[in-house]
Amino acid sequence: GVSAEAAGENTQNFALTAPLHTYAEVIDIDGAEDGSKRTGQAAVWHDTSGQADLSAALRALQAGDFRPLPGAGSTGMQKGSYWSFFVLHNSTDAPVPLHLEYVDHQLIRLQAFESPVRAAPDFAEVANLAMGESFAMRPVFHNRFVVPVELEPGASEAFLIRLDSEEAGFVFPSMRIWTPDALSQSHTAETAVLSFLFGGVTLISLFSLIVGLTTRESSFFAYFVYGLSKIAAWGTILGFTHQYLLRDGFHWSYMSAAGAVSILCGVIFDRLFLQTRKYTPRLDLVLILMMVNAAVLLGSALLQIKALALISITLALLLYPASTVIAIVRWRQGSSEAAVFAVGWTLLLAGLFFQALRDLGYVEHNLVNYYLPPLSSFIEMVTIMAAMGMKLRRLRLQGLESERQYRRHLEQSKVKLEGLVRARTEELEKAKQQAELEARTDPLTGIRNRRSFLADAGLCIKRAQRKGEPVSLLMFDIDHFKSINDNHGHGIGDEALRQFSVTIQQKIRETDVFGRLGGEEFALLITETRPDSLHTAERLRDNIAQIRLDCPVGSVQFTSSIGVAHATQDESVEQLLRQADHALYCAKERGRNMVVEYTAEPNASERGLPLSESQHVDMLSSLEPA
Ligand SMILES: Nc1nc2c(ncn2[C@@H]2O[C@H](COP(=O)(O)OP(=O)(O)OP(=O)(O)O)[C@@H](O)[C@H]2O)c(=O)[nH]1
Repeated sequence: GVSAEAAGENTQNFALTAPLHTYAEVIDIDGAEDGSKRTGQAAVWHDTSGQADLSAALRALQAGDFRPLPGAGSTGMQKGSYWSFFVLHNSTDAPVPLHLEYVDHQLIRLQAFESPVRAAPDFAEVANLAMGESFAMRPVFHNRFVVPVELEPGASEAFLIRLDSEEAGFVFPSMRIWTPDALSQSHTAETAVLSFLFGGVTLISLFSLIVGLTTRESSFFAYFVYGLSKIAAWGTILGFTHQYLLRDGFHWSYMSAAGAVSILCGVIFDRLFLQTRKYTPRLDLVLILMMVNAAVLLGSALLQIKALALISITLALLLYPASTVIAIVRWRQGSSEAAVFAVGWTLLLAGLFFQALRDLGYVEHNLVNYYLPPLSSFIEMVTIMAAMGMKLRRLRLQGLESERQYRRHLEQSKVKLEGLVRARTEELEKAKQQAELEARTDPLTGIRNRRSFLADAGLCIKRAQRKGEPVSLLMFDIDHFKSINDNHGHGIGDEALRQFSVTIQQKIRETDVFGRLGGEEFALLITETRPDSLHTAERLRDNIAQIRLDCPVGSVQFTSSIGVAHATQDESVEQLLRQADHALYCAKERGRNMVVEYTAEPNASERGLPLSESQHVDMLSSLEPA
């Protein structure tokens, strides 16, 4: 073919000084290759330019530049390409088809040249595989680069493998040796394991989405997205996206971009779940830095700046332990689910740590540490789901507790309010009673005022008239009261009014109606017969005359004139008052300190005329003081 011709051109003037097999250890092929045998690490050449072709590589081989790879299998992060040289010897007597599988998925290009072991080697290109090429171009359906070769019975074949990571990257210059069937079985098994892991993460993500939808708890939505981003990242990084989804035009930058999105989603989830902005604002800045770095990684991937992408992914890995530290701080603050989160995140870290050890050449690249990062990522997913459950439980308990507190608070407020209402009602009732009392009583003497007297006396008269009982109304007016005020002061005048009221009240029955009509004028309604009422009036007049008021100049006495009227028919209280007032006026006229009874002159009544002063005197009969 074309490549064989090109290779022939490169090697036609080339002859090695020593037999080919002396440049590398010879690997014996027995036809039962199951991937446990590996090639290539005994003779490795670093082409720092990355431009060397086959003849340059052969010159380097001749010059003794192919050396055993130091360390456990990684070249570390270096520019350029690596050339690996090895010899396979078929010790069986049958032709053996082999699949040589590059151990890692992250390689930009792999070229393989083969030559029989002889004095004048004639290397021909047997494979030229590139990450950016359509997956359909691959000779073997596998997520990693696989070179199919066939060894004739007893033949020794030399191989030069060029491993190119372009600008920079980790190269593991080693090929696993398989029979085609063994590789196919292994690939099926690997795919099954990864499907299980991805399926698990998918279920957890969906579950998280459903919980998020039912609880409206934002961290569950973030976890859903984080889970999906993990599937996308690992599917892309491990080559499955290229193998099954983006078969044409896959690019290395997709790996970095998918990783960046996953890191970004992870950090966003961390921040929401651990509530760092609220509880650890300073450590939150570290998470923000991680987010910015993930954004830079995404940007450098999209812009295909590989060097920046590598720096950024390294920084991302270095910052990863920060989440564990923050989770522990949150746990110390009392968030128990943060402890479980810390465990989950540490498991992820453990996987990434092993990956770093492998990439940096401290441990050999093998299938176990190859799958450790996605496996630890899966376990992290499960563990953090448990932490999410704890958080949900805590939120529920918090909800119940706050509801309980709210109820208690409500109950307390209710009791307080009831007490307040009761007290206020009592106050109002008292105030009302007080107001009623005040409306009914005369403030100076504490007895009925005019309005109240009229009301009560009216009722009393009606009751008596219904029962046919006698009713008399006595009207009092203190004599020369003005002069008491004038001579002894208003205070003594008031005291006289009080003493007057007290004296009358003490001498009458409870059922009698007594009130102050105004000024020094009082009225008393009693249910007594005419003679009895006149007698009572006289007794009261006498009692009043006995009152002694103490004042600075000695004791003061006063008297009262009394007008008496009797209900004969259905008189109203006003009519009786008017009649008693007439009698009182008469008592004043006649010289005061006496009781005068009103007697209606039949003619006057018949005439229906108001009583004149002269008539008035005529129809009154007086009682002399006792
Ligand atoms: N201290 C005091 N004096 C009052 C009160 N109410 C009315 N007075 C006074 O009572 C006096 C009533 O006087 P007058 O109506 O002239 O009659 P009087 O001096 O009692 O003379 P006669 O009724 O004719 O015996 C007035 O000077 C009023 O100012 C009161 O509540 N307290």
